[in-house]
Amino acid sequence: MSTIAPSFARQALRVASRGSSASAFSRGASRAALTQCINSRRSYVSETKSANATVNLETTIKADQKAFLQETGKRPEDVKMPTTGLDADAMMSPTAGILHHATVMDQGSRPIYLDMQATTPLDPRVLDAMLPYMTGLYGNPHSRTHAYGWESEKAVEQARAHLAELIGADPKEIIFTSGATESNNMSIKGVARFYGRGGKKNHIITSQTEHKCVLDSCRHMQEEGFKVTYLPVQSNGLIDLKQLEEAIRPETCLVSIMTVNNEIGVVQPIEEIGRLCRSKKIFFHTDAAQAVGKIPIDVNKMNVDLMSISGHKIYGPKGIGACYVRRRPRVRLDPIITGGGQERGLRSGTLAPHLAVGIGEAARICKEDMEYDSKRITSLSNRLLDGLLSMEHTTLNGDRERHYPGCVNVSFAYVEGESLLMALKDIALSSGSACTSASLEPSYVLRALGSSDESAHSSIRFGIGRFTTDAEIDYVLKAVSERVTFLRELSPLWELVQEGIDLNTIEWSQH
Ligand SMILES: Cc1ncc(COP(=O)(O)O)c(C=O)c1O
Ligand code: FES
Repeated sequence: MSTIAPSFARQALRVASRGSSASAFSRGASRAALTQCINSRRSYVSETKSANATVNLETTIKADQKAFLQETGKRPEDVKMPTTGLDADAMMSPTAGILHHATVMDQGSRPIYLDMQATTPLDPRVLDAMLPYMTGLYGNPHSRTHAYGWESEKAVEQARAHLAELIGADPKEIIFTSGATESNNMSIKGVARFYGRGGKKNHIITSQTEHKCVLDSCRHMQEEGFKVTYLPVQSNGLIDLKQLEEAIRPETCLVSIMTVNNEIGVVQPIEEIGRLCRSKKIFFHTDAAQAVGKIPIDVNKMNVDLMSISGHKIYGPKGIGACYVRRRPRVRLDPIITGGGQERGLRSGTLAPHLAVGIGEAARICKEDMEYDSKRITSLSNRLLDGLLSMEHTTLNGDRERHYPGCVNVSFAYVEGESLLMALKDIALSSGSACTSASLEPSYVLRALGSSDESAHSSIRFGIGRFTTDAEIDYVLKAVSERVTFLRELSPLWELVQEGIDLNTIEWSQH
């Protein structure tokens, strides 16, 4: 019979290190909230209560509750806590049904998940909010003639308000889309086509380290006759504001610079860019897929006119995102998808209420938990980074200060990144963006920072998130250090370095 770690709720969400040595779980704010989620499923659980269970959940929750309050300094009345006497085995049984749908507990042992930039796990609280809209509340939110429509519409509007609140916008300025890719396409092509008519405002400025969907949207506009400036970045990954100012022309209609880079986590000076664009009366779009919900964002303070948001990067569902489109001063767009005129005519098509509710709830939780999550992620990140950098010949890619801590990109000299990924099969990692992870090309982002091919090839991105634990970081540090050492020992280059030979002085024979 199994007993259960105190942080059962976090464990319930675990998609990672089952069966590995990283199976102790740290305490965290999310756990308390997750227990709420579990509480809400109590009636479901009671049907599946296991006869064998020994651990009383009440005791477990109380211990968790106490630790949570101590850690956060919150008062008990500020936090809703479950008070059930359900047993733990019933809670955790993968087959009995409890939390079955919120977890992958029956999938066997899986790698530790440290690829949070590619996607994040769905927060069980989000799933709870979504479920009714996939079952009984199935109305079309655009149906105006009956209650089915109204109830869906109400939920969609509440979700819109949550998103707006997270970024300091008005709900009317939030347009639901299928994800950040669509929001980026919609913003860049939409503004360019609307204002570029007649060829007067036919210039766009972006940067070389943008996500592929921004770069590709710009390329597309080049084919339609637009001119595009792809600003270089400095070796720390940040754009140079002076260069941006110099790149502005009378024909410039749009500047598109991302907030947080998905490969190296650097945070661009959005407020300064916004101020500059506003002073020149140029629209400013930012791809904030990796920033919203993780760092404080205020579209008004930052003078952002358009912003792309993605659901699955903030512990919400995949297949939904949003685009913030400023109303004052008004930004006009040529819509990409036309039809029924939904979403202020900017994005036709029936909304998916369950997805909208999902991204809305995810946004609400992000706002509520941001301070706590950010503290935890920063401390995990510092520990990881200090540990990695204490190994010889490792370097951080990107700026350490202007940096979102949940994204740690490190180069391990004399180790081939792909080999290291293979050697670290028990950890889900990536050497860069998910959409290019199949190619063995060195990252264009790292190349833009001036990294050599070798250095770019030897880099790994560690993505830390809301549910990452201390034990996982310990495990990862140990595993990385062991396997980097192992791979270096196989490398003839490493042998030369150990002998004190400067590799730059070697003349390699050409083939
Ligand atoms: C910076 C950035 N922009 C855009 C996207 C695309 O987002 P979505 O998957 O929602 O289309 C991603 C996701 O990989 C991203 O990291
Ligand atoms: S779509 Fe996410 S990294 Fe490319």
